[in-house]
Amino acid sequence: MTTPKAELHCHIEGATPPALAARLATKYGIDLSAWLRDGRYVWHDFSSFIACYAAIANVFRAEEDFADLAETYLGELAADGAIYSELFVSPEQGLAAGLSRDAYMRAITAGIEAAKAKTGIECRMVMIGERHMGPEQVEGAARYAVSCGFPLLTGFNMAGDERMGRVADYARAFDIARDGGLKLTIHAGEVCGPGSVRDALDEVRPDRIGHGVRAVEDPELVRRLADEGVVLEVCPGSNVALSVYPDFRAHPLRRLVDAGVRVTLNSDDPPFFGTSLAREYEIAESELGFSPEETARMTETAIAAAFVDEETRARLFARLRG
Ligand SMILES: Nc1ncnc2[nH]cnc12
Ligand SMILES: [Zn+2]
Repeated sequence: MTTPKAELHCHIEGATPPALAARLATKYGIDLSAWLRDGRYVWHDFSSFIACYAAIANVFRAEEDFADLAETYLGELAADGAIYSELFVSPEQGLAAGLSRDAYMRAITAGIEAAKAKTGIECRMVMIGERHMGPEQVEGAARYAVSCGFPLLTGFNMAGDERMGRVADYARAFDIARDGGLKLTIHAGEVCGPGSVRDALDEVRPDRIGHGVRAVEDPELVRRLADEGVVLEVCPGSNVALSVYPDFRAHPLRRLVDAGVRVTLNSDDPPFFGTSLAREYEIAESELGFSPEETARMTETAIAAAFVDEETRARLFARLRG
C-alpha cells in the first residue's frame, strides 16, 4: 500500500500540468510561447517564475476550467496516497478571467467535492493575498475571505514576492482574517533570510509558516520556532528549483528537524519545479536521509497542523493509523 501522505502547501494554479495550460491557451487564443516551450514552463529566477506563474494562471477562463484543475490534481494526489490537501486559492485570478470571485470559489469547491466523492481525499482552501500587489489587495483578499461564506475555506496566507514592503504593512490583512476566524500562514524565509521569519512571527502570529527554511541561518530563531511549536511548510524541490539552495545536500531540513522544529513536506507548484508530493517524500528519504518513520511523523505533523475542525482531524488521524 502507498504510504499515507498529507500536504499543506500547494498553489492550485501552480499545479497546472503544462499540457492543460497548452490546451486552454489554444482554446482561448492566448499566446503562451514566452512561458511554455517543449512541454515545460520557462523561467530562470524568482521574478521570472512569478511572471510565468501569473501567465499560466491567466489561461483559466471558465468555471469548469478551475473545477477540472482541482478535481484532476486532487485525484492524482489521492492516487499517490494523499489523504489530505490544502489548496491555496486566488479568486483575483477569476476576476482577471471575467469570473466573479464567488464563481471561482464555487468552481474550486465543486472540484474538491468531486475528488472527495471519488477518492475520499479531504481538502480545504486557504485564501492567498499576493504581497507584490500591495497591502490594499492583500486586505481586500482578507475581507473577501472572511465574508464569502465558503465552508471549505479555512485559512489565509500571503504569497508572492517576499522582497516587497515590510510584513508590518500587511499586518492589518492578517488581523482581519484572524478576527474572522481563519487560521493563518505566511510565506517567509524562502527568498529572504531569518529577519523575514522573525517579522512574520512578530507581526502576524501565524499558526504556520510557508517555507521558513532560511530561519536556519539564525540559531536563536530556530530555537524560538522549536519552543513555540511553529509548523513549517517545507518544499525542498521548490527550494532547489528556485536556487534558494544549490542542491539537496545543502538543504537545511535535517538541521531543522534535529533542532526540534516541526516540519511538513509539500510540493508548492509541482510542475513548475518538476516535482509532486510523492516526489517530495522520495526526496526526503533518498536525498535528505530521512527514514520512512520520520517522513510518517511529518505526515502526522501535517494532520496536527491542518486547518480543519477537530472532528475531521480525528478522522484523518484514524485513517493514518489505518
Ligand atoms: N514559492 C512561491 N513563493 C512565493 N509565492 C509563490 N506563489 C506561487 N509559488 C510561490
Ligand atoms: Zn508557496
